[in-house]
Amino acid sequence: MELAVVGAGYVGLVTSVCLSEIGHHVTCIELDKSKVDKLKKGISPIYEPGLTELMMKNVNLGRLSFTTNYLEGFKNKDVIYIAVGTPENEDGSANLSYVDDVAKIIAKNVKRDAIVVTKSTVPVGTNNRIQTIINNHKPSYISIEVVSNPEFLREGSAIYDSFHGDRIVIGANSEKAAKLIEEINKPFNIPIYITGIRSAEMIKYASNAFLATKISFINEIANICERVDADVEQVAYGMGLDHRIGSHFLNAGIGYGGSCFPKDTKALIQIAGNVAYDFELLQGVVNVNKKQQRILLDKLYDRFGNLKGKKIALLGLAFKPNTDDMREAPSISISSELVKAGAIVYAYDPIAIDNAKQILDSSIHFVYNIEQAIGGADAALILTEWDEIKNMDFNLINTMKYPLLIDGRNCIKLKDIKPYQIEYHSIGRSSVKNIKSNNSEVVCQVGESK
Ligand SMILES: NC(=O)C1=CN([C@@H]2O[C@H](COP(=O)(O)OP(=O)(O)OC[C@H]3O[C@@H](n4cnc5c(N)ncnc54)[C@H](O)[C@@H]3O)[C@@H](O)[C@H]2O)C=CC1
Ligand SMILES: O=C(O)[C@H]1O[C@H](OP(=O)(O)OP(=O)(O)OC[C@H]2O[C@@H](n3ccc(=O)[nH]c3=O)[C@H](O)[C@@H]2O)[C@H](O)[C@@H](O)[C@@H]1O
Repeated sequence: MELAVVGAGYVGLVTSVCLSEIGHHVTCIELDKSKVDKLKKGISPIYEPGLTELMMKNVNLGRLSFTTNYLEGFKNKDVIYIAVGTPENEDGSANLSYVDDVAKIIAKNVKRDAIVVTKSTVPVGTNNRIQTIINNHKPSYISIEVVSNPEFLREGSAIYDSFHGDRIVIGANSEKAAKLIEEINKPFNIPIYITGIRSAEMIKYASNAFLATKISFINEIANICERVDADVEQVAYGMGLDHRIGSHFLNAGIGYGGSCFPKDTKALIQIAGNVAYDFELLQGVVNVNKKQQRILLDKLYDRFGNLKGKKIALLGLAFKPNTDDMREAPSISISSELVKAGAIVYAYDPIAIDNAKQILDSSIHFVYNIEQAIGGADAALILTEWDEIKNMDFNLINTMKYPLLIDGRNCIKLKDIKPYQIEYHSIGRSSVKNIKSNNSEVVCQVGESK
């Protein structure tokens, strides 16, 4: 089928590439000329494993192209996807200005009947609003129907998720429109669930809110585990054996970040508030997450009292591994607090370093390997569990001024760290203190560990 996708961000670009991979002809339209220039040269503006290769394959097969021109992009298209951002307003609600703009642009530039599919995450009622905007601006002889098709991919595994997702949700007002979108998606071979438009919009927010709830829940359990000498990994594993609970999204750490959980949880609280419903549980999830992002700082203050002049190494800056995305990454609040406290901050990330430089404090020393980050440091904090970081050579710890490693992602196994001269803390697990004192005695304390 002939498809257009508006927006070449994490969702728009991945959607364009994957829809072309299953045989459709896709034109991806992006406002930002510098992104389109890169894409035309075969360079992806985002880091996403496997994306560039699949993109180039489909460009070379003549199934995928990029433009900044709407008239060209919409020409002869049966379906137009909206994949622009819906960032957070100051009050936590979703900013719909980009979506509204695209609705008007579609109405003014289409030359034939089409289906408009909303991939962007939008509050309940927004697809109706898009339909109204389009109806008010399109020529009367053209017919356009809006369909909701929320996206569930994760950054860092977006291509894999697009081909192995658990479900595709299609919310439509007419059976004809629903069937057309179902037809487009059939080659993905993923279960398709057709619903009403409002339910589809709600499924997206409820899913993200539920996953965020699991994370805040296990983080609180981890905090209690630390106090009662239990091990959160063992607890999460034991909980996850119950299929009603499930083992996913029970990794304790420094809280969720990213472009979606933080904004979508707050937007759902607003959606509830708009109908005079106080979503107390979700507000708790948001509050716990905010507190959890501070937990490594609390551990540092407990250890040093004062951080002035201490050299602190940050290992990993992106909000999760395998992405260059820094949006709402815990590293933002943690580094800012460290700088305020007078610490000398060294930061390393294998991929997100350039994006990090744009947004983190300019006094931070950005370095290009783990060695440079931790050499001479008073403490090192693991903020993102990149493979390179969790598999680091622990002998490097010897180059630190004091061998204090605080793992905010529980990504190092306690048994692997035990043989080293180190003081190691993590989240909801026992600490390892294995430091040679001056008279060469080894102090080794390991609690209930695996
Ligand atoms: N990032 C993710 O992993 C996921 C995001 N979503 C949702 O998908 C939507 C998009 O998110 P991202 O891709 O992360 O955003 P993004 O910010 O990475 O990309 C949005 C792109 O749209 C472009 N754009 C804005 N207005 C435009 C216009 N009028 N014409 C053409 N292009 C325009 C921007 O320049 C930008 O490149 C959001 O609603 C988000 O909540 C849903 C699932 C996963
Ligand atoms: O709407 C969205 O944008 C997307 O949001 C999340 O995807 P994403 O934010 O890319 O990444 P996740 O793997 O979900 O991780 C989000 C955050 O939670 C944290 N997390 C995740 C899992 C866990 O057990 N513990 C935990 O702290 C991660 O470190 C990360 O900071 C959802 O998983 C996707 O289904 C959804 O499409």
